[in-house]
Amino acid sequence: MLTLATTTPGKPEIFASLQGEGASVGKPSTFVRLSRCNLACHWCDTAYTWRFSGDNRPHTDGLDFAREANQVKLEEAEVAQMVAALKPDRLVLTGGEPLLQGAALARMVEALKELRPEFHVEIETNGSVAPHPALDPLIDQFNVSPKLAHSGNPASLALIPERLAAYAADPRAYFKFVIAERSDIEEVLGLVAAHSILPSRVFLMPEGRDSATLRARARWLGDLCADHGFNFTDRLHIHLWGDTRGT
Ligand SMILES: C[S@@+](CC[C@H](N)C(=O)[O-])C[C@H]1O[C@@H](n2cnc3c(N)ncnc32)[C@H](O)[C@@H]1O
Ligand SMILES: Nc1nc2[nH]cc(C(=O)O)c2c(=O)[nH]1
Ligand code: SF4
Ligand SMILES: [Mg+2]
Repeated sequence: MLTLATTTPGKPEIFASLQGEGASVGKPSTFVRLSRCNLACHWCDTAYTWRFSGDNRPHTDGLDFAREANQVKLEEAEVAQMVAALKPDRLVLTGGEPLLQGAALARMVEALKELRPEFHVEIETNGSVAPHPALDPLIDQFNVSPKLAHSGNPASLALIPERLAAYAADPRAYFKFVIAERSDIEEVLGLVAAHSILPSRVFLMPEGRDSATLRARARWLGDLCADHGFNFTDRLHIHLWGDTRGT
């Protein structure tokens, strides 16, 4: 069974959209959003996947989501059929932290490839969880977003050296750092140097859940990317559809 996030109670968050971030931006993709996360970024734009009533992890917006209304359990084969029925031939696994359910995801992707062997499979991960051995070979692209200090997570939980080094050595992996202040670049430069991450595999992305915030940060973040030889990524879906579940 997979535990998925929901767009509305009982409706799994499985949707066709455009990849809004990173190396595949603009490509038609089907998203499967899983529930639960091992971290607690205070600016997380999908807190409904992990911040349930009674969850005592730190947050500032006072929102508490009912677990029942925001999660639904489905068989892997059923999820695979729902993905195969949509138009795109690219899958983006996300969440929450999807690698928390690696074994079940492997079963789902295997079922999907039986139905549509042509699928390209990406996974959005916070970089702190090891891919399950059954899932790893089924992933074509890792979009790894390690959480910097401004996320509010302790580095001991968010930045696991052997995981970052493994992704740095994996040609399928891209890094995508969320940037809130100009000074965050120092932390990125430290991680890039410490783990021999290639600048060409690094994307910097503005923190923001609305166009105005993203545009304001993009103005100076673009300069930082050019200065340091990093890629810039915007958040296309936010500009197109706002901060809306299922887009
Ligand atoms: C919701 S997370 C799910 C996957 C995984 N937990 C992770 O963090 O990579 C998907 C992507 O959205 C980014 N994200 C979440 N909230 C954001 C915000 N307020 N501003 C910019 N990026 C955000 C994360 O950094 C990550 O790259
Ligand atoms: N359109 C769209 N693109 C995305 N890329 C990464 C996303 C995520 O939440 O992991 C995401 C998302 O939520 N929507
Ligand atoms: S790791 Fe990803 S899903 Fe988890 S709190 Fe941070 S942004 Fe949200
Ligand atoms: Mg998102």
